[in-house]
Formats: sequence, structure tokens, C-alpha cells
Amino acid sequence: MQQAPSLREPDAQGAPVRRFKDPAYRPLAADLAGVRAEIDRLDDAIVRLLAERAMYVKDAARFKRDAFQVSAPARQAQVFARVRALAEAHGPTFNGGFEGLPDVVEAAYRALVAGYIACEQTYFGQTEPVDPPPKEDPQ
Ligand SMILES: O=C(O)C(=O)C[C@]1(C(=O)O)C=C[C@@H](O)C=C1
Repeated sequence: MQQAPSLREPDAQGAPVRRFKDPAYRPLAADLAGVRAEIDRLDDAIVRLLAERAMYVKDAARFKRDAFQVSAPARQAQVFARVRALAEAHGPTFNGGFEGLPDVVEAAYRALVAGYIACEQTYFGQTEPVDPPPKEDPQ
């Protein structure tokens, strides 16, 4: 029989109420508060890196001629494929792995890059053409 949902937040200080059936699984913290402290520590580092990444996205606007170039769909596809491959490579490294990691990372990057593009479009509006204009790449 299925248990009714508790509708209460989990006890962050309590002992574990479940365990993994996989005997190779190694617990990482004594309680949920300990798990969350590690997640907060990683979020601090991740957001710092996202801010550093944002700085380069802003600078990229100087090399774009129009809104289509700001959006650069071929580069976007390259970024999504690259981070997905990184997640596939790194996923199994940590404590038996995390099966859905490539999907999580790709979805996160799709959302992130959409946000970065919106900001880059705004920054593009704060630029002006250099004079004289450099020759267009014939491709
Ligand atoms: O590579 C670029 O041209 C960028 O502006 C950076 C970036 C990104 O966030 O990775 C942002 C906008 C483009 O859609 C492509 C990639």
C-alpha cells in the first residue's frame, strides 16, 4: 500500500529514514543538514562561476554585427553538446554515478544560455559599430 504524503518538510537534523539497496553506496553526511551544507557550498562556487561566465558573454557582444549573431544558434548547439558530453564523462566519477546527469546539465544550460542571450541582446544595444568597420568574413 502507498503511504499518504506527509505534507511536511523533511527533518533536516534527523537520522536517515531510508537507505540505498546498493551495498556499494557510500553515505556522504550524517543528516540532511549536512547534505544541504555541501549543496550550499557548491552553489556558492557554481554561482561565482556563472558570474565569471556572464562577464565573457557580455564581452562577446563586441564581436557581433546583429541580433542573429548575438543568438549564434550553431554555437549554442555546440555548447549544449559539449556540456552534455562533459556530464556523461564526469557523472560516473562520484559515488556510483547519477544516471540523469546529462539531461539535468543540458536542461540547465538551455535555460542558462537563454538567459545569457537575453542579457547579451541588451548589452548589444549598448554598443556601437567600430569605425572603420572590419571586413566581413566571407565564410
Ligand atoms: O559564443 C558566443 O557567441 C556567446 O555569445 C556566448 C553564448 C553562451 O552563453 O555560451 C551566448 C550566446 C550565444 O547564443 C552563444 C553562446
